[in-house]
Amino acid sequence: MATSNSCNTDAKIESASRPKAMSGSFDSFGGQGDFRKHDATFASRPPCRVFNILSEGTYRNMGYAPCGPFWHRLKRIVTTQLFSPAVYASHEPIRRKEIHYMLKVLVEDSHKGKKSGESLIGNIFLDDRDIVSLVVGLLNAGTDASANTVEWAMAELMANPDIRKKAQAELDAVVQDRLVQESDIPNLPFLQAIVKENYRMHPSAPLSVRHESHEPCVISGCEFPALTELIMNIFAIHRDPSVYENPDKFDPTRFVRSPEVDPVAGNDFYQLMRFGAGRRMCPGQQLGNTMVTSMLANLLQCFEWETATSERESGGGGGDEVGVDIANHYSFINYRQKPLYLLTKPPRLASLLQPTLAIILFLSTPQQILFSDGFTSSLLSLFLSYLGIVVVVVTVGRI
Ligand code: HEM
Repeated sequence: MATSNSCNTDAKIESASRPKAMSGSFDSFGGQGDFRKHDATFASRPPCRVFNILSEGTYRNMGYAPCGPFWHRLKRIVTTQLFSPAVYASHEPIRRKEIHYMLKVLVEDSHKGKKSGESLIGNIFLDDRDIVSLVVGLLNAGTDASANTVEWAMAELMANPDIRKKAQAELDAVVQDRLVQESDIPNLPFLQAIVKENYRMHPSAPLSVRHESHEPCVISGCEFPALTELIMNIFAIHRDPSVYENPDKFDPTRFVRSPEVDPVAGNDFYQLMRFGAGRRMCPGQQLGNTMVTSMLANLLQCFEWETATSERESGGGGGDEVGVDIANHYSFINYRQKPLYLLTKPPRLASLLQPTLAIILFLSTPQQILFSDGFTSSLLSLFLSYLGIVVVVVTVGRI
C-alpha cells in the first residue's frame, strides 16, 4: 500500500484491493468547490464484508446500499414522507411527550438509585422486507448517534462548569417558569452554539462513513479511478487550525460569533460535517439535531448536575480537573470509553416537573446515574416510535 501527497488531497492510497482517498482538511480536494462538483460521483458506498453477511448479499439497507434505484427509492420515501417539513412539524407533540418521559425516568431512577439501562428492540411485525430494512436502518442510524452526542455534550458541560452555568442562565432568562420546548430553540443561541461545538469536538464517526465513486474523475489535478473509496477525516477537518482558532479548546463562543455555520442547513458543507456531506448526508439530521438540542435543554433546565464518585475515581484519563474524561477514543464510532457517572441533585425548577416527581426527587438523597448511551438509547428508541412503526421497546437489565 502506498500513500501520496502529491495531489491536493491529503492522501491517495493505492492498495492491492481498491484505491482509497483520504481527505483531512477543509482545503482537501481543492476545497468546497471540487467536493461539491464530485459529490454525485462519490455518492455510492463500498462493499462491507460484515453487512454483506448480515444482508445475505442483498445490501438492502439505506446506509449501506450502493447508489442505485433501491437507494434512490428509499431516499425519496424518507425525504418526502418521513422527514418532510409538514410531517416533521406534525410530530412535535410526540417528541415533546418522549422528552417528558425521559425526565420522568431520570427522576425515578435517581430516587431508586438505579444506575443504568439497556434496551432491546423486538417484535417488529412487518411483512415487507424493504420496509423492515428501512426501519431497522433508521433505528440503527438514529439512536446511537443521538444518544452518543448527548452523552458527550454532558461530559463537556461537566468539564466546563462555567459554560454549563451560562447555558442554564440563558434558559432561565428566555424560558422562565415553564418547560423548554422546541419552539424556544431559535431563541437560545448559546445552547445552539454548545451543540455545534460538541458536534465539532466529538464527531460520532471520526473517519466518516465511507463513500465510493462510481466513475473515474479528476479532482485538483489528481486522477481517481472508478470505485475509489473516499474516507473523510472529519476529526481533522473539525480541528483544522486554518478554520478554527485554538481548535482543541471547547469554546462555544466561536459559534455564537458565527451563527451562520449550520450543520443541518448544509450551507457550511465541509466546515462542520457531523451529519456527513452531499447526497449521502444523514437524512435524519433535522430530527437528530432537534432531539439532541431539546434533550440537552431539558436536562440543563430541570436539574443541577454533579460529577459522581465513580467518574472522579475513574481517573479521567485525558480529562479535566474535575475528573471527567473528555478525550476522544478513536474507532469507527466515537463512543466514550469510560461511562459517564453523574449525580442529579434536587431539581433547579421544581415547579416544572410534575408535582409527584418533584417531591420524590426532593425527598431522595442524590443517587448516581450512569449516564450511559445504553440509558439514552432506551429513551431515544421510544421517540423513534413516532415514525408510526410498531416498535416494542423492552427495557431490561437495570442495575
Ligand atoms: C445527532 C444525531 C445524528 C448524527 C450525528 C448522524 C450522523 C450521520 C452520519 C455522519 C451519516 C453518514 C453521512 C455520509 O455518509 O456522508 C449518517 C447517515 C445516516 N443517518 Fe444519521 N445521524 C444522526 C441521526 C439520525 C437519525 C435520527 C436518523 C433517522 C431516524 C438517521 C438516519 C441516517 C441514515 C438512514 C443514514 C444513511 C444515509 C445514506 O447512506 O443514504 N440519522 N448519519
